[in-house]
This record gives sequence, structure tokens and C-alpha cells, in this order.
Amino acid sequence: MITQDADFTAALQHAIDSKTKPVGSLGRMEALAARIARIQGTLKPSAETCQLTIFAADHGMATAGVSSYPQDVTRQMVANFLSGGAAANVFARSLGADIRIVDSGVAGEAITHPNLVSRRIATGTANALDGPAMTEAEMGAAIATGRALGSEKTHDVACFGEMGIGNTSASSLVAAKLLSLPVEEITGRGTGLDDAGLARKRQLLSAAAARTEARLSARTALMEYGGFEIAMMAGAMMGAAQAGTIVIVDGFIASVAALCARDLMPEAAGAFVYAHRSAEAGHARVLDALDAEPLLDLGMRLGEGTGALLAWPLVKAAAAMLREMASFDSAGVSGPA
Ligand SMILES: O=C(O)c1ccc[n+]([C@@H]2O[C@H](COP(=O)([O-])O)[C@@H](O)[C@H]2O)c1
Ligand SMILES: Cc1cc2nc[nH]c2cc1C
Repeated sequence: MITQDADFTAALQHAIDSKTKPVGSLGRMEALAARIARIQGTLKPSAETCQLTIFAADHGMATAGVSSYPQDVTRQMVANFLSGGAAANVFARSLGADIRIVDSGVAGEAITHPNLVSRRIATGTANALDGPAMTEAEMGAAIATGRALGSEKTHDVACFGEMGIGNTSASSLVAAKLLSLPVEEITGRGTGLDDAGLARKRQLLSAAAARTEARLSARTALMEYGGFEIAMMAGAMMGAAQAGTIVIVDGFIASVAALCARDLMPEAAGAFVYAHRSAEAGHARVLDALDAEPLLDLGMRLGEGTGALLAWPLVKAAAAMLREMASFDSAGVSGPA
């Protein structure tokens, strides 16, 4: 999946160091270019095309007061994505990325729209504060569906985003169980809870975490606490990584999906590029666990794949650097004295 070959690694480092620049002077762009080359298995990589997939789903927990917005917003935002008015649509249009919206399990009647990819697992999860969020069959179906969507190799770069009121709660619980941490330590304000709301969210999540053992596998954690969009995104990340697609990981929820994907398929993590450090408390812990140093830190906490989209131009430029930049030899420029 990722080229680890010693000859390739040596040739790659030589190619980067032979470019017409002082050695190391493109900083982290050099490591990014190397990562992209390894993902594609070539010294002439390309990240010219990009697709954002947004997975949307609802959470039983959302009705228990863990979010500052009502559950209906998930459905309303899906309509907004489909009519092109959300931040993700605007960023995608401005940058030239394609976009597709997947209904992974939005509550209520099925949404019908010619551009909606319908992969509904159920009408939202059950309330994970009281019992498992989903059945084992639903968890398996969500991961497998995501994997199939991710493995369609249509673009150089895949950005994955999500929409789901309550999904910072689901993500905090899943991450807590994968990392064996107290859930309060990775619980934040999500869409914008005030201090009292945050205290209540921490209390509710802590009680929910007490239902199960401190450390769970990714599959069990997703079943107990996850969401259909999180499980589907984890599957899509695995599918895309296996297909040799560059995966740009967005914010808190997407990073938790990446953590699940890595648990299920450790080799997949080699294809991940981390877009940004979200303002959501808890993201830092998850990034640490992933050994990730994100490219951007813009104080964003929106989701929808917006951070991933903004990182794409850096990924594209890093690939172009390796593919197109002249070497000291080809340009007749003198190397170090
Ligand atoms: O991506 C992030 O880092 C991020 C951080 C906080 C909130 N969000 C978005 O906000 C929603 C979840 O927030 P909440 O408060 O309802 O759990 C969901 O639709 C996410 O896309 C996203
Ligand atoms: C309006 C709104 C847009 C979003 N996009 C992703 N999560 C969101 C949450 C809200 C509340």
C-alpha cells in the first residue's frame, strides 16, 4: 500500500535534495512531498484532482442535551450541501474540488435528491448514553459501505468530512475507549456549548463511558458509541488508502475516524495527511496518538471537511514540487561549495 522499499526511499531523498534549493529549505513541504510519493509509489506524484465526501448521520444522544444545536440541523445542513450553500461547498468551488454528499443515516424520512448518495444504515443511532449506539451488523455494514465508497479511485486526493449533530460526543467516547483515557479529558464544546453545557456534557459522557471497559477495540467502540458517519468514514479512509489515494484527514471527528481506521488496518495510516488542528478540545490528544503534525492551525472547528479542503493546495504544491522542480544538474545550478 505504501512504498517502504529502501531503494525507493533513497532515490526519493536524493530527488528532493537534488532540487534547486538549499537542502531542507522547503521545510515540512519536503516531508509532505515524500509522503505523497510513497503513497503513489512514484517520484513524479500528482495531487491535481480532489474530491470531498461528506458523510451525514444522526445520533440518538443528540436529544439528550449534549449539543448546542437541535438534531434537525443535520438534515437541514444536508439540504444546504445539496443546494451548494455551505462552507464546504464554497471552499470546494473556490479551490476546484468535487463534492459528494452521503446520507449515512440521517433521522427521519429518507432524503431524496438526484445528487445525494443514499447509504442509510438506519434512521440515526440509538442513544449511546443508555446502551449500544448500533448493532454489530450495522457497524459492519457502515464500515463495509465506507470502504466500497473510498476504494473508487476517481481522484488523486480524497478529503472526508462529516455532518452530524452530537458527533463530537460520539467521537470523544470512541477516542476515549481506543486510547483508554477518561472521556472528560477529550470532551470539548463541539458546536459551542457554554460552561454549564460543557459540564453537563462531561457528566453525561462520563456516565456513558462507565457502561463499558476502559479499553475497547475500534469495532466495539464504534458499536457502543459511534455514529454511522464516523464508521463509514473510517471504512472510506481504509478503502482510499488501499487504492493509493491520498487521504486528507479533517478535524476532530475525522481524526477519530482515522484512529479507528488505523486500529482496523495499521498500513492505511501511511496514506493519511493531517489537515489542521481543530479548536475542539480533545483534538490535540487524538493527534498525538496518531503521531500527527497537522499542516494548518486556523482556529477552525466546523467539520464538513473544510479544513481538509484548505490543506489540499499544500498537498498539490508539494507533489508539483517533486514532479516539476528542476535539479541542480538539469538547470545547471551549482550545488553547495
Ligand atoms: O471537525 C471538527 O473539529 C469539529 C469540531 C466541533 C464541531 N464540529 C461539527 O459540529 C457538529 C458536532 O458538534 P456537536 O456539538 O453537535 O457535537 C458536527 O456536525 C461537526 O461537523 C466539527
Ligand atoms: C449550522 C451548522 C453547520 C455545521 N456544519 C458542520 N457542523 C455544523 C453544525 C452546525 C450547527
